[in-house]
Amino acid sequence: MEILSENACFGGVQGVYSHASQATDCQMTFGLFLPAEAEDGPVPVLWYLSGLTCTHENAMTKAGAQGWAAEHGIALVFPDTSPRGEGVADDDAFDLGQGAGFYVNATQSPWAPHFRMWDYIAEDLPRVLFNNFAIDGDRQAITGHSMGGHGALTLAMSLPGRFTSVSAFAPISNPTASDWGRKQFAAYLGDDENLWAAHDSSHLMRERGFDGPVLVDTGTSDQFLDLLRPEALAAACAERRQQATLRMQPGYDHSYYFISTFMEDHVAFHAEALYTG
Ligand SMILES: N[C@@H](CCC(=O)N[C@@H](CS)C(=O)NCC(=O)O)C(=O)O
Repeated sequence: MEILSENACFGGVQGVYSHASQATDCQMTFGLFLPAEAEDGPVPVLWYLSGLTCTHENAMTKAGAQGWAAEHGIALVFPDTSPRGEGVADDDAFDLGQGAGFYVNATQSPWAPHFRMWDYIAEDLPRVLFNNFAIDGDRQAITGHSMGGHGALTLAMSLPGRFTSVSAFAPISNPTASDWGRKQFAAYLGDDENLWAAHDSSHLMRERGFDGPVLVDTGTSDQFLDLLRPEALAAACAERRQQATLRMQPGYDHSYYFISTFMEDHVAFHAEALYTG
């Protein structure tokens, strides 16, 4: 693991690190905020999965999460959204290929060799974090934005017991019925739509739900609302009778102004679960 930068931040350290990933078979970069408490022992961690076009950097610099995380003594991890590099497949469209890994393990050409973001988030990066930093693997929570909200919800429901709580900002909630989903699942997973359901949070909510609290915020002025389909997740939560707070925030769009506005709520929501759950 290589240290790319470390900056003092709210009494802790905001670092950027690079490592050779087994899952994606390429060099991966991630951001990690460690609060001051990490000097004394392992701290809980909140994962933040980013959306389309993002690297590890967008949320790290624009979500305003570190101050709230410092207040609660929680670490934040900001992974990249796809494998990267010259030898890695890509597409001209912003919503496929590099910057658009969709948190799945691709099985199709030309994506299969590197696009294994599910394994990267579920197995590879946790190993790197727990081996190198004072992070408590028994106290993990997860959030994300848009494509990353989709990733957070699907990972949380598919790995029962891993995360105490899950939240999302404007998640892609029903990708099997959206152009943000169908295009990528066809490319990464192939044409058999039966294989796509495991990566649809509305479907997973209906089938198994989440054993813990769920918080989702979406803006009523989100320019991608028709692609996000928050109503599908709401219907699934109701059907499941899932413990959940699903909010439509009036006037907010899809941007980091929206995310940073509600970040305090999301960090406090996870802190409560991490410390009492
Ligand atoms: N570039 C796309 C939109 C991509 C987009 O909005 N990405 C969101 C996540 S889905 C984001 O976080 N962008 C980076 C940023 O705002 O820093 C378009 O114009 O249609």
